Amino acid sequence: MTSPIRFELIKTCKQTGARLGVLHTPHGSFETPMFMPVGTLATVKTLSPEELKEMGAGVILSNTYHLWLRPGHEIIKEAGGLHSFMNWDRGILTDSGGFQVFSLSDFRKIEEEGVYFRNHLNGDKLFLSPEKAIEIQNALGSDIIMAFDECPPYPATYEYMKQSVERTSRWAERCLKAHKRPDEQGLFGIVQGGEFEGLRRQSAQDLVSLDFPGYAIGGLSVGEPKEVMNRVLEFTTPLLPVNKPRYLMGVGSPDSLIDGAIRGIDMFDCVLPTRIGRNGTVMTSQGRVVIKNAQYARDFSPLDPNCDCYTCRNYTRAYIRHLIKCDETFGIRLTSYHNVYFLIKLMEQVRQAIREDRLRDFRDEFFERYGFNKP
Ligand SMILES: Nc1cc(N)c2c(=O)[nH][nH]c(=O)c2c1
Ligand SMILES: [Zn+2]
Repeated sequence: MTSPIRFELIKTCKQTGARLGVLHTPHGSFETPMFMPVGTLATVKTLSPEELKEMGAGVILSNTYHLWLRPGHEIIKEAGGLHSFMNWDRGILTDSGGFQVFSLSDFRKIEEEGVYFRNHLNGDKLFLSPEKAIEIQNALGSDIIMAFDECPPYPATYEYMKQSVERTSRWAERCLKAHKRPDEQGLFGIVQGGEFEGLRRQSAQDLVSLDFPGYAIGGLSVGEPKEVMNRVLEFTTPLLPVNKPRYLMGVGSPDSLIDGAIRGIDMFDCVLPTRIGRNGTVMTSQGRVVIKNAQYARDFSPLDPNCDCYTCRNYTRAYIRHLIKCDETFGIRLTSYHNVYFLIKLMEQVRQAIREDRLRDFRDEFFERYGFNKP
């Protein structure tokens, strides 16, 4: 079967092994490594599709669980699919809903057939299975859909992780069988296994044998130390096919994006830029700035003197601090715009460093300026 998703490997950085590529989708082709802004409920909070396009966003992410609950996947299908519903004509990736079940619902019962849990909005009993997760994503019409998996808590015992990985592999097979639109939507498998190299190997082998058009690495960015994430990536990405895209789920911060790219990751998503933007924290080339701090009350410089985004070209820290302190919506629009722009532009710089075979040098320079420790 021809996949609607194709990964083109352009070059590998001689200094680090990071990959420069192009992700070809039914809604356009986009360079990798890429950052995908998260639009949980069919909107990247406070930003318009036009603003996302002008900053260079290619693929955005929406959450299957949340859209299933509100407004319901049938309504979105009637609207002609998620692209039409939210007026976004570039790439869309939807996750499977499994992660939200584990992160939002305090009651849940995992069975072989699926997961029983409660609606986090009204407490109603719900059931999600591999088949249901694929049915919803088929209705949403996203370009990339994710297999239904279990993302175990961190830390988890080896015994628990082993039985979870084996079930996630069986669920992946069921997802492939349930997928009704394989020539329009690329289904990615999700590698699990926690911090256990043997289980990551088992999970990767199971999924690669099923020949997915792309692979996600799950079970990270769930509270583990950065060193654990980096170590898991070091022994997991080499298990995946070089000609398929690799997607690190739920990541992340500037340092994790750079370190993930160095370890062979092509795609990232995270709520971080809009989430911290809503409480007035911004990422800048000199590190994080908490704009509410009194020190910015008379600071008439831009959020980031090295940023050329709409926010930084037109507004000052003092003005944005005023808006945030007064709960003016325009304030979080400006911080969210800058933060998403910052991560999208960071990935542009990462791609350029790969072209010039100097991503390690770029990492060291960026970490120095941003204030990250360098080991
Ligand atoms: N950090 C993570 C974010 C996520 N959205 C997911 C997911 O959707 N599935 N599985 C995962 O392991 C996972 C991890
Ligand atoms: Zn800016």
